[in-house]
Amino acid sequence: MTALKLTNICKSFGKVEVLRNIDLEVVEGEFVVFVGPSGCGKSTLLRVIAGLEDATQGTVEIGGEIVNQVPPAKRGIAMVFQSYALYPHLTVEGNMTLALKQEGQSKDLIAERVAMASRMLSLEDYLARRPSELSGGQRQRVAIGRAIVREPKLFLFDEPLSNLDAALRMNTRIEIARLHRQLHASMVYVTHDQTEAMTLADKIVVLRDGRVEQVGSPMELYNNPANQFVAGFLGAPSMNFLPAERLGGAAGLTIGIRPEHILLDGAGRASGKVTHVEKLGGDTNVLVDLGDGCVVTVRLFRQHDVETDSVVGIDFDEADSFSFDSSGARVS
Ligand SMILES: Nc1ncnc2c1ncn2[C@@H]1O[C@H](COP(=O)(O)OP(=O)(O)OP(=O)(O)O)[C@@H](O)[C@H]1O
Repeated sequence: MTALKLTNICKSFGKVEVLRNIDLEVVEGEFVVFVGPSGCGKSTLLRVIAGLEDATQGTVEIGGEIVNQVPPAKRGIAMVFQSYALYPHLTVEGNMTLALKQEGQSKDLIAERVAMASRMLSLEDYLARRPSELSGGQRQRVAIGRAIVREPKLFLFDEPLSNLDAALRMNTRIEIARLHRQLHASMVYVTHDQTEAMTLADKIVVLRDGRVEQVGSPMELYNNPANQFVAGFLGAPSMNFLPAERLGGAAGLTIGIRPEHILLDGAGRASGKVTHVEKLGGDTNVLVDLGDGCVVTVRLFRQHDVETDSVVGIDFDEADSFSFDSSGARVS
């Protein structure tokens, strides 16, 4: 069944068009991630789904019902924000139960849901604390718990991990993935972090300037990007782009090759000078200047003792490369 259907969603603020003709379907139980550069309209689209912004055009359907005229509280959604948005004067339990109390739910149901959510999120020992007595990660878990107890038709997450440090971000990311498996819930998640998109999503929606560039599973988008923008957006370090002429190809085309697909010390299609070496422990990133402003990043999945300023050859398998025309469209 369809959990969410967007048809021809457009949104303008005054004369500025922020969302243009967006069509999208989220099936029940699916984890869909919106990614794209800052200002591309991810949060606005999420807010339109939540009912916090009205679409200028188009329809929003949740669980088979058109909800354009339905206020946010009645849409069957629960939203988790980057800023947690907890009530500071309420305890963890108070924050988690408030919406259920306002809905007039029974004491037994409320106790059962809080027990379930706090167990899932390891919050049992913190129920009597106030948000100011919690760490950032714990506060975000409370915000997620507050969403879970409502058993919404659709969870909406707006960059929920951005305020956490790197280690906590990874732990909480894994926790969100586990919750999704346990709850079989439909989730829409906004991030500009491509690692979150790749690891959490069943389906990624890549947005640019208010339009959908491509929709697909993480590996579909990674292995088969529709255009240069998507190819460059997913993958870390990002794909290298070189004028095809530089490698003996046709003028006007751009060759795309991922850092992990370039071989160093190959007899080489090209050679260049190593300008920087990043030793990451197990892996090594090497920047090679091929001249004429072409610098490629090479990702080696091992330790490597290549030296800055040394001259190296680079090579790659043609089957691992992409080519794009001058408009950025994929040619091969
Ligand atoms: N209330 C508003 N009034 C006018 N313009 C707005 C309003 N809200 C958002 N915008 C504009 O709409 C565009 C999209 O904003 P939005 O916050 O949706 O982008 P985003 O992709 O979520 O960006 P980020 O990753 O930086 O949060 C931006 O150019 C922004 O300036």
